[in-house]
Amino acid sequence: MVIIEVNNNSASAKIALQGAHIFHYARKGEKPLLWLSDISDFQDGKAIRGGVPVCWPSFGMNNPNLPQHGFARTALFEHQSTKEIDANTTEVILTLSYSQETLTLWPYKFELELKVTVSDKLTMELITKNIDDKVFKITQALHTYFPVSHISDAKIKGLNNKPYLDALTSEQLTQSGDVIFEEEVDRVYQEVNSEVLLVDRDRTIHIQNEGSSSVVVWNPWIEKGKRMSAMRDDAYNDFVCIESANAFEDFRLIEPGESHTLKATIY
Ligand SMILES: O=P(O)(O)OC[C@H]1O[C@H](O)[C@H](O)[C@@H](O)[C@@H]1O
Repeated sequence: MVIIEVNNNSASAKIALQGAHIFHYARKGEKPLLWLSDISDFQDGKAIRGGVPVCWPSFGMNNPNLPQHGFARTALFEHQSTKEIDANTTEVILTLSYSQETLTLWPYKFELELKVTVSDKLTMELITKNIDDKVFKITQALHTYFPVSHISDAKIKGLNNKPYLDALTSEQLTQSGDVIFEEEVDRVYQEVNSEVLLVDRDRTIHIQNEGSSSVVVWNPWIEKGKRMSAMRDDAYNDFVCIESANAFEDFRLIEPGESHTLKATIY
């Protein structure tokens, strides 16, 4: 698998061309900000378990005609450029264009770009351009896996009073207080227009999204954790996914010639 490595004065990162998949990011002298399964496959055609899978042009099974989370996370992107903005900042641009294969799965001409900026923050901009002559609909996510010291120590702040879809029961509910983890959690928070914080025992991670009002919070817990591919049975203790999304009712319609940017900044 082809991997791009970034190393500057403020941070390091590793990005696989397959899926434009960032699977490592750490500020100098600090623990990684992304979780990666220690038994993840780095095999062509299989999504890496951890880091930031790019779910596109469908989140989950939002488009039932596509594979779960769409096709981008296992597609081979092209490396357009790596630019040293300054000694602390590196910008990497990866792109994916329509092909005969994608047109068979999803009949639209598109250009997809992931712009990754590695500095004391990790910034990801997922830009969808419609180069077809008909409108298309996307749902998507930057499906970030964050490491936690232990799942029982993790708290998510910034979602209090937000409506959410409980994907396990299909109920529409309202969050009360911080999100904590005592069972399987698979929720699509809506109307999220401000920062979300992952508060752990010894650090707080900030997640800021633009072009998105949905945030997916997921931890598979014990039973689903055992069924997940490419992770250990007890790995659910070690991570939480907080996904910067355009999911379900937060889908985007993109007109011919138009584009949409989903941006997530984490630090
Ligand atoms: O196993 P994957 O296809 O990578 O999906 C992993 C998870 O992604 C999202 O968070 C969904 O909300 C979950 O329902 C799903 O289990």
